[in-house]
Amino acid sequence: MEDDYENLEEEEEEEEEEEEEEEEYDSSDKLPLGFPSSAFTSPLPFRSTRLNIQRSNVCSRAYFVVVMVFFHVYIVNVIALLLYVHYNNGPGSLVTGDGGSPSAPASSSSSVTPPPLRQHQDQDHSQSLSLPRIEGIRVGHIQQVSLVPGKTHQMKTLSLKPLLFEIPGFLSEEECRVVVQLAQLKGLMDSQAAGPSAGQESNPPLLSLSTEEVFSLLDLNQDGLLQKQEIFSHSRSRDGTWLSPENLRRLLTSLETCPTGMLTLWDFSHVYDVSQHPGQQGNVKLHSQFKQKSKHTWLYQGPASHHVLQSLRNRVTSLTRLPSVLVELSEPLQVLRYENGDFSNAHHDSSPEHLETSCAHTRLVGNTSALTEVFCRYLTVLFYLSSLEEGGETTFPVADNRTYDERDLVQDGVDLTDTQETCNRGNLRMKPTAGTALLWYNHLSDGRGWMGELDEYSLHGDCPVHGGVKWVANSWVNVDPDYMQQAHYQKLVAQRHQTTSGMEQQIQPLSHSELHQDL
Ligand SMILES: O=C(O)CCC(=O)C(=O)O
Ligand SMILES: [Fe+2]
Repeated sequence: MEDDYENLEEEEEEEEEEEEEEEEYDSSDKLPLGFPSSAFTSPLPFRSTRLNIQRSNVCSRAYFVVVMVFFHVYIVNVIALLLYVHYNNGPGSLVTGDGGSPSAPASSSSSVTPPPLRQHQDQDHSQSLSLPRIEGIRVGHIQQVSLVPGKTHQMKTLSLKPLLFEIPGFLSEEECRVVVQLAQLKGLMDSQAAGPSAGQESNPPLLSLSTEEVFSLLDLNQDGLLQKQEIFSHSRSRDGTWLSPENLRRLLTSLETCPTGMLTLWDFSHVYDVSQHPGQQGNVKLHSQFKQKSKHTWLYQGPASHHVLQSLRNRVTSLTRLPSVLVELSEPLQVLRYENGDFSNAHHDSSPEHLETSCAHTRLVGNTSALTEVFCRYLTVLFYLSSLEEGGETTFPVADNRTYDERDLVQDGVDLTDTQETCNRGNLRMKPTAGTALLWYNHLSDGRGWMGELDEYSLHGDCPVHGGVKWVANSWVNVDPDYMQQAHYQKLVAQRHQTTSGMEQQIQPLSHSELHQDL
């Protein structure tokens, strides 16, 4: 054993001597064979140079392998990220599903293509018809989109809540002029819900309703109880004849304190202020019943319509990357004209989904027992057809707010939905510039590729026009939040198309424009 210890000690001494020799060798600045020269070029003092040698000795091969593995993983990650960005935010020419080709001539994409529904009807909708969504990335992000052959447009993210984009030069000056002239030729009518503008006498009430009658009207399913969604379904109705903000606040506060989460007629009659009923103004100022003052008309965009209108619809398909059939079966183009002092209070273009409501565009296959028919508009593309120096901005009062609460819209006498009073307080305002388009999503995604809940942040309005005439057009894409309902509707349209295709060419397929009651 002692011998062993002695041997060990001797060996250690020898090793130390060798190391000292190495150190001397190193200090002579000559490179031993087999070591990379970089390990010896360190300007560090003697001691640290020696440490480099030891590390290189121990790690060189393993270190190299590890570095190479990390390097490859990094490269693969970068490539995957680039592919992801390309396919999700790529140019508008990347159309998924059965989307129409942007470069296709208007006439070729004008016929309604039956959607691939039959074979997928009983499957999860994520596997068949799905709704692509443009990524916003971040506010200020600019992406190139290809909408017409030989030209690219820039699309800028204006907000993430709602997902809102601006596309300058979407229409040429000439196209703006054509759309305005077509609207004039068709004739414009007063927009619904045209309320009294500031200083004007309000219309006398058509009916005076008792509290019981109001309760019964709000109680959509007639179960004798008011649920939260029943109250919300009327709170921002565009006709402005349901609940004032004050009554809405009272009802919601009462609901919160109510253990069942529902209001009985007794609860209701204690909080509902009949003096705040529209038309029963009393001494209380009505803040935000929906008011709008403008004129509008509808322009059909299908086969045999003006080529500018067809081209605009094709561009909307390319921009949104939605299946072309969805765009083709949507509402016609709505053109609006605002004169001096005209405006529109903040509103949502679409509606929340409820059991008691059904979408107007799928009414043919809809729930016949639904009491209320609502517009289901997945997204809005708004075209500015004229420029204004002052006033007439489109305002998004709560865009990119941290939180959204309906009750926060009306505070201390300030009603953010009242564009006549509070336009300059909106979070985001867009000045009308002829040719620019705005695109925003009125609904969130359901996470499975279909339309989800109403995006409350999509609240928007039109500030009063001061001088000049404002012309805009709305291109809405209608989608039923009930996937099967939308699928049935499209199947029905496709069947009609098949039965009529053997007949005279002049007979057009059934489309939403033929169903639209405003036409
Ligand atoms: O005119 C605007 O700027 C907005 C119009 C609008 O929101 C609408 O017509 O629904
Ligand atoms: Fe709107």
